[in-house]
Amino acid sequence: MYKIQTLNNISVAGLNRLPREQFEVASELSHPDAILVRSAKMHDLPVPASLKAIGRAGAGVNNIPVPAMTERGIAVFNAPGANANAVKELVLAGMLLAARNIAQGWQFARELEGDDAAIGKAVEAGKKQFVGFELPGRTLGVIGLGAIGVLVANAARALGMKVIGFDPSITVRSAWKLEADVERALSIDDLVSRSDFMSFHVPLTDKTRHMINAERIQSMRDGAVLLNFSRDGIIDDDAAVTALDAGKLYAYVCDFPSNLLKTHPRVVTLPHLGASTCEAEENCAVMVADQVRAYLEDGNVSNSVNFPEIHLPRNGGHRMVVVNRNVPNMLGQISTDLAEDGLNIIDMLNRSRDDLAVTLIDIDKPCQEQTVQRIAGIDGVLSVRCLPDAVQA
Ligand SMILES: NC(=O)c1ccc[n+]([C@@H]2O[C@H](COP(=O)([O-])OP(=O)(O)OC[C@H]3O[C@@H](n4cnc5c(N)ncnc54)[C@H](O)[C@@H]3O)[C@@H](O)[C@H]2O)c1
Ligand SMILES: O=C(O)[C@H](O)COP(=O)(O)O
Repeated sequence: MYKIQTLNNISVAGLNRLPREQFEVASELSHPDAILVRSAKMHDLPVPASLKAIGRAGAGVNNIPVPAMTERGIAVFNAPGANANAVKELVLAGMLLAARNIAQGWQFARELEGDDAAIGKAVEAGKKQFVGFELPGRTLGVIGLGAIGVLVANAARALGMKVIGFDPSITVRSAWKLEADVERALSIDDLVSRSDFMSFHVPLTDKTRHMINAERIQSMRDGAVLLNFSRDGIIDDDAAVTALDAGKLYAYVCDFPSNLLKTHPRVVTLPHLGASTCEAEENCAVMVADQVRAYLEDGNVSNSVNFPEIHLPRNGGHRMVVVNRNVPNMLGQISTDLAEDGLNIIDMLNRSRDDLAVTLIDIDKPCQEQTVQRIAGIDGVLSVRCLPDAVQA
């Protein structure tokens, strides 16, 4: 029986991928084999010795101490693309909220008083404060052309906008999906100087934190609009508010409220709603539940942010999963230990990613605890486990 701890609400569609006969799933349990999480911050949580995998039912993994997990041989999975459409739809809504002053107009309407005749009069007198502008012909700059950025760029093209994008590490897959007339910016500075709207779709890292600061805002077009559905910290909010107050920026729409932002008249904040649709929550939960299950049961890895992709079908034999540093002679030492314990390798696959390697080894006899301990004692081995035998169809 595997134990799965949930740190946030995970869609039941995902939890249903973990049959109760094989998986105990609860928000509070001891010695979990895996944790399923959304945005709960894990940096200060103790890491149980039993933990083998973390499944982030979403895209961003900045709430998880990934390098520390890698050091302990713990796989971290996410759900790339599974909530991208949900975010794209909210970005489109955000552009319209800003361009048409919808939040401000709605607030005005809610505060109207008097009988309906008085309200009608106040509406006609007051509406001129909320005159907006239309999207076709305006330029959207998209920073980060991954799962979400590509959808945002293509949707904006379909609305008649000119779109320029910047992503120095764009994948071939994303490039194929991008509309051909999305223009490539040479740099962030090039993009910000030519955009009316800017939407950010990058992970929060040391390199992306405050990628929009006071200096970059000064080089933007007058009346530009910022959209941050990426992460708190990508934009220097103090600089954005100063520029809004000075009339340099027109509006700021973002998914990360704070005391500074939440009541500012030119800011619309939403309570981190980017991925909060039933469809996205289901997609993310199903994807990570399947990935975590495949890793626990077979050692196979899909969509990990720190482990290499590795897939070895179960063709009989007793499987060991070894996570080790990517240094010379690891396989030699592992196979020597197996041979000394009288175990013969039937099949083996080794894959590496950066400084880490995963080795799946199918052996002819059930593995004993003493063998696990010997292999775990090899310098450079981060984790070892023997899997229960696969259920034969
Ligand atoms: N508001 C929400 O609810 C919500 C929902 C989903 C994702 N997100 C955030 O959006 C981010 C992006 O999600 P995604 O699914 O598109 O991820 P993704 O990994 O598919 O795409 C991220 C892209 O950013 C690019 N990138 C990285 N650093 C860059 C830089 N300095 N300049 C330009 N491009 C850079 C990468 O090359 C990649 O193509 C996530 O990391 C997460 O923080 C927020
Ligand atoms: O990175 C993500 O996928 C989003 O920020 C969604 O976060 P959530 O799962 O907490 O809604």
